[in-house]
Amino acid sequence: MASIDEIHSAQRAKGPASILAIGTAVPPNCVKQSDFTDFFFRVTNSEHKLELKKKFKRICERSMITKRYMFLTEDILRKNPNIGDFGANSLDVRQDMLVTDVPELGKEAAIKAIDEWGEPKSKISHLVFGTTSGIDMPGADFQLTKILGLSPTVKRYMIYQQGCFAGGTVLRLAKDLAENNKGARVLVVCADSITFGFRGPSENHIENLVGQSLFGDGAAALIVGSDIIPNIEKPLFQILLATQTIIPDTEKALTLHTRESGLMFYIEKEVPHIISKNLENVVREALQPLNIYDYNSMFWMVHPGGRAILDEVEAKLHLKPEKMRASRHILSEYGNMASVCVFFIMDDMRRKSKEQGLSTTGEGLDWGILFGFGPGLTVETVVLHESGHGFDSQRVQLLRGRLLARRPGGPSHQLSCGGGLGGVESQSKRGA
Ligand SMILES: CC(=O)CC(=O)SCCNC(=O)CCNC(=O)[C@H](O)C(C)(C)COP(=O)(O)OP(=O)(O)OC[C@H]1O[C@@H](n2cnc3c(N)ncnc32)[C@H](O)[C@@H]1OP(=O)(O)O
Repeated sequence: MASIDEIHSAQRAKGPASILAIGTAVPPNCVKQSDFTDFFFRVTNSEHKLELKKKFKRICERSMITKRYMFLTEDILRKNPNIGDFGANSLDVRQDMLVTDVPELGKEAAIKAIDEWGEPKSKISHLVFGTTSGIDMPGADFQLTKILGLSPTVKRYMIYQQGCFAGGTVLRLAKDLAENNKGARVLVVCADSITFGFRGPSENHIENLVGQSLFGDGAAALIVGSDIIPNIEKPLFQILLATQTIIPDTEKALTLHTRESGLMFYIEKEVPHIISKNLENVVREALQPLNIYDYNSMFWMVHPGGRAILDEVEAKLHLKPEKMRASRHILSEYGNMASVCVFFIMDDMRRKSKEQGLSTTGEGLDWGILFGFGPGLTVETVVLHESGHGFDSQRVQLLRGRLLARRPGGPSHQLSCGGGLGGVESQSKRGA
C-alpha cells in the first residue's frame, strides 16, 4: 500500500510552473488620446466647464498615452446619459453591459492563447478569471466556461475587485495550482473595462479626471502548466517566485469604491512616490536569494498605472531607460488596462525579443521581474525566468532545487511567500 508521502507527492508536479501561451484582445473602438478631451467633454455635456477642460487636456498630454480601446462609444453614451453624468445612478446599466462584455473579451483572448498552446481545450483543468469591472453571480468565470465550451468539471477561481495588482494575483494562484496538481493546465484570464468607472468631470473630484485620462479596456489570457510535454508545449517564461505585500499606512492612497453611480476612483498625487519609495525593499527581498543586485541585468514588466509611476520606479531603482521600454510602449498604445497590462507587456516583450533575434524571450536576459500595484496599497511581485528559445530545463531545475533547499518550510511554503531565502549564484546574461 502506498504511504501518505507517496500519495501526496504523486499528486504534485515535479517542475516549476511555466507560461505556455499568451493571447490578448481589445474592443474594436479605438480612441486617440489627442481627441479624447473634446470627446469626453462633448459626450458628458460638460463643454461649459472650460477650466476643467484645460486641466484635463494638460493631464492627457502628460499621460504619454497615444490611444486606448473602449467598449463605450459616443452612441452608447448618448443612449445612456447617466453613465456620463458625474453622480447619476448608473450601476444597473453598467453591470448589464459588463456581465456580457467582460467574459466575451476574455473569450477572444483565451481562444488566441489556446491556439498558440496547440492542445485541445478539453485539457484545461483549472480556470482563474480576474476582473475589477463589474460583479455578478454566477461570475465571469462561469460565463467564460460556458461560451468557450470548457468542461463543466473545470475548477474555477474568480478574482473579483482587486484592482490593477490582480495581474500578479492570478499568476501567483496559477503557479500554485500548476505545481500542486499533477498534469494541471490552468487557463488564466484577466479582462477589465472603463465601462465600470467612466463618468463626466466634476470640480470637486479632480482625481476622477486622472482616472478618466488613464484607463482603457483589454483582456489577456495565459496557459500555465508544470512538467512540460516535450516537443509539444513551448514554455515562454517560468514562474519562480510570487509574493504579495501591503505597503503599511497607505490604504487611503488609492481606493476604488463601487457606488450607485459606478466605480469611483480616488488616486492621491503621492501614489507614484509611495510606490517607488517602497519598491526597493520589495525588489531586494525578492532577488536576494538569486544573488541579483544589478537590477539592470534583468527584464522588467511593471504595471503602467501612469507615466509618473514608471518614471519614479525607473529613477529610484537606477534602471536604464530600456528596462521600461515594454511597459511604456503598452501604456502608450493601450492606456492603463488595470490587471491586464502586465500580460500585454509580457506578450510584447517575447515578440520583440524574437523579432530582434535575441537569445531569450526576456530581451536576451535570463531573469525578470513583474510588478502589479493596486489598492491597499498592494504590490504583487513575480520573479520570472525566461524559457523560450534559450530554454535550459536542467539548469533551472538545479536553481529551483537550491532555492527550495535553503528555504525554511520547504517547497510549498516557498512558492507563494517572499524573502528569507539563501544565496544562489547569479546567472550570466546572454545577449544583454
Ligand atoms: C486601478 C488600480 O488598482 C491601479 C492603478 O493603476 S490606479 C492608477 C494609478 N495611477 C496614478 O496614480 C497616476 C500617476 N500619475 C501620473 O502618471 C501623472 O501624474 C499624470 C499622467 C496623471 C499627470 O502627469 P504629471 O507629469 O504629473 O503632470 P502634472 O502637470 O504634474 O499634472 C497635471 C495636472 O494634474 C493634476 N494631478 C496629477 N495627479 C493628480 C492626482 N492624483 N489628483 C489630483 N490632481 C492630479 C496636477 O495637479 C496638475 O494640475 P494643474 O495642471 O492644474 O497644475
